[in-house]
Amino acid sequence: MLHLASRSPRRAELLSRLGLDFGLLDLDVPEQQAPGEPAFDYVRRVAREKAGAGLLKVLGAPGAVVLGADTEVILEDRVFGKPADAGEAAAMLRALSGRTHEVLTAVALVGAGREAQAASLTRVTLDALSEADIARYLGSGEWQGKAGAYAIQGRFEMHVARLDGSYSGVMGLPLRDTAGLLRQFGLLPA
Ligand SMILES: Cc1cn([C@H]2C[C@H](O)[C@@H](COP(=O)(O)OP(=O)(O)OP(=O)(O)O)O2)c(=O)[nH]c1=O
Repeated sequence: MLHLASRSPRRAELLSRLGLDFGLLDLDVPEQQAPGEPAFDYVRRVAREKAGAGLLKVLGAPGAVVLGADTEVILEDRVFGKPADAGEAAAMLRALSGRTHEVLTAVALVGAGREAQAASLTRVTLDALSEADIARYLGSGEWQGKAGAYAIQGRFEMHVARLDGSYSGVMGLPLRDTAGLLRQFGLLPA
């Protein structure tokens, strides 16, 4: 049985598009980048920790497989996770305005004695955002709980000039990479 270790409704919605049955595990894994830890290592580690924590919850169940994922927005050497408040969200949006950043999503699939990982990198270029654009977007509340303080699947897409990579990866679960992992575990036909 497949389980999704995530509180994100987007991840559940995306995973359901692959046509599999799965259960949901509610977990709270701390997300804290270690000093000097490269962004790529950090995102992969957190995805693995989410899946691993989920597996601990279902270890009794034979054949249990758990999927965890983590998404961060990377601007040069800065990593933007979920903003704590509107002030932090505004600062992230100002930094991202008119520039190209990367959205990195790592996915981990773990079962008893088995583990596989994938990572998806998408380059996103934003139009220049005015202070009025930012204020209006903050007022929508859509930034809450989103890495980099925006959700491409909502009204923010009007500011996206270019996307090179995986749209579902930006939303939190890259479907092509996820399907590849599920095939490795025999959960999707090869
Ligand atoms: C950039 C971007 C991020 N996001 C979301 C995806 C993730 O849910 C979130 C990043 O936070 P994550 O820590 O990756 O995930 P989460 O805390 O929401 O869920 P969980 O750990 O329980 O699985 O940002 C969007 O929905 N749209 C976007 O355009």
